[in-house]
Parts: sequence; C-alpha cells; structure tokens
Amino acid sequence: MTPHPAPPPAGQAPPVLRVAGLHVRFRMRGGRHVEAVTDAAFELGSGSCLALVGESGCGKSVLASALLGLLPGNAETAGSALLADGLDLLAADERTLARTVRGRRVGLVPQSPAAHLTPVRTVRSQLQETVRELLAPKGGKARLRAAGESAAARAAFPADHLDHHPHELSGGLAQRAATALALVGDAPLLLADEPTTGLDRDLVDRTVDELRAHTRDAGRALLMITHDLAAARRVADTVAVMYAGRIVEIAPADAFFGAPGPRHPYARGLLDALPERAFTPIPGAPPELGDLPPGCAFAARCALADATCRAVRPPLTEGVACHRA
Ligand SMILES: Nc1ncnc2c1ncn2[C@@H]1O[C@H](COP(=O)(O)OP(=O)(O)OP(=O)(O)O)[C@@H](O)[C@H]1O
Repeated sequence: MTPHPAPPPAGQAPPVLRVAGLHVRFRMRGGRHVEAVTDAAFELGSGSCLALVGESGCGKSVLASALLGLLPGNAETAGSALLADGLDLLAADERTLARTVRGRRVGLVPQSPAAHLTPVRTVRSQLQETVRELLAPKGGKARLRAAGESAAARAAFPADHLDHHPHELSGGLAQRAATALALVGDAPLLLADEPTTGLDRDLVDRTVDELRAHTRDAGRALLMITHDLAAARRVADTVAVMYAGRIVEIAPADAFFGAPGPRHPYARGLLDALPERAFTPIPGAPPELGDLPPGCAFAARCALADATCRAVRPPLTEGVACHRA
C-alpha cells in the first residue's frame, strides 16, 4: 500500500515536500533487480534545506530523478512524495509533471549541466526562453531580459558571458548557467544535484549561499545532493546520510557537524575522511545495489559490526539505522 503521511496539525503550514516509503528499483535482464532507493522518508519544512550526502552510487541522484518523474523505463517506484498543495510527485502523470511541476513547482540544478544546456543557443537566450515559458508568456522583451539577467546574477554567472554558447564556457561557468536556469522559474522546491561540481571554494560558498537565500522565504525549500560536506554544513538545517540506497541517519545539521556528531559508523567515517579531520578513508567499497547483503549493508566495512549486524537489517529508529549506535 502507498504510504501517505498524516496531514499536519490544523493551522500549521504543510511541509514543502514530504517523502514517505520511497522505493526505486530497476528491472534488469534475467529477472534481476537493482534496489537503488529503499524506504526513504524525510520532510522539507518551509524555508529549510536538507542535504543528502553519501558516496557515489548510493542512490542520491536516482532519488532526485524519482521526484521529477525522470526515471528510465526500467524503473519501478513505490511510496509517496507530497508537495505542500497535496500533489504526489510519484503518482502524477507525465503531462502534469511536464506542464506544472518541472521548472514551475520543482526546479532542478542538474548534476551534468552540459546535458541541460542547449548547445546551439546562448545562455541569455536560454534564460529568456525559460522565463517566457514558465512565467511570462506575454512578457515584454525588457522584462524577459531583466528576469534572465537577475537569475544569472543570483547564480554568480558573469553578465559579460551571457551571449556565449555553452561550448564557450568552462565547466564551472556551465554549472552556474544551469543554476541560473533553475532559479529563473522561481519554483518553491529546488533540487540541487551536486550544484558545486567544478567550482572553486569561493564560488562553492557563493552558489550554495544563493541557493539557500532563494529558499529562505516561507513556502520554499532546498534539497541539496552533495559529496561536499563543507557545502552541506554551510547551508543545511538537516543532513540525511544515504548508504547503499537507504537513509541510514537523518539529523539536525548542528548536531551532526558539531556535538554530539554523527551516530552511524558510516556517517562518522564520512566526517573522519575529511582532510580537516582525521583524513582517514573508510576501508572497502559499498556493496552492489543488485546484490545487497541480508543484514546491514555497511557491516562488511564497519569495525563495530557483529553477527546481528550481518544477519538483520537495522530499521531507521529515531534518526539512525544501526544496531550499534
Ligand atoms: N537505469 C538504471 N538501471 C540500472 N541501475 C541504475 C540505473 N540508473 C542508476 N542505476 C544504479 O543506481 C545506483 C544509484 O545511482 P545514483 O546515480 O543515484 O548514485 P549517486 O549516489 O547519485 O552517485 P553519484 O554521486 O556518483 O551520482 C547506481 O548503482 C546505479 O548504477
């Protein structure tokens, strides 16, 4: 049965996004399955930012694609992802998603900007076209121009590059152009998938600050997928750690990055791997999502694991999925 969370108490604004029991699996040849996202649940309150962190291949981008209805044909989903107005992103049909969701209610800062920029058009023309499509079908030229320039400025995209084509941009500038395109639609929910790839530290800070500023207003929220824990610390209210398709810890950012710190051994390992901390990598590699072990997926890499960890998958209880936390 599709889980639907209880409505918020009377008088309280509903969260901008409520994800419950989200599963995504891919059907593979020979009847095999890849369990890319298993039982994900979280809420994004009005004006808040949640950072989804974890190593490569743990399902973060698949989760974002599920929210936008952008999964490939071999994907099966379950669960719910409710916007504040009650629309379930997982149940919505393609027409609804294309006409009323992507860009309008949910903006995406994509992981690979090159795939999102049209090669034959300048950045300015793409921004103006997006404004025309999303916001102001009959807007005058001056208004379109101003809206495009304002989004570019907010994404720290330099005005003197607006008339350049994507192939004339560095990786960092292409990333900022894609960020500007996501901001131009003024969507209440922003999904930013590795929005700081290829940027130097100053620009990382500027970009995440801008995304954050965009979502400070009531009724807006940011879901930021990132490897960059410093960027997550800078902007997030809540941190969710994903491992092998599951959220294994979800915690207030202050507690996670400060005291008492992460509770899950994997989350502690992520922080300990940072150069400014112990600089100790987590040994081993994550398991294949098509061949997950029966117990805790982290057990093979965990110094604390015992027989229970290897045999019984720990449920997420009070924000952590670990028998030893
Ligand atoms: N169409 C597909 N068919 C089968 N498996 C897929 C498909 N798309 C993604 N996967 C698998 O889903 C898993 C999760 O991928 P995902 O891109 O979400 O990881 P991620 O955490 O975002 O990593 P990264 O940070 O490198 O993007 C990967 O193991 C990937 O191989």
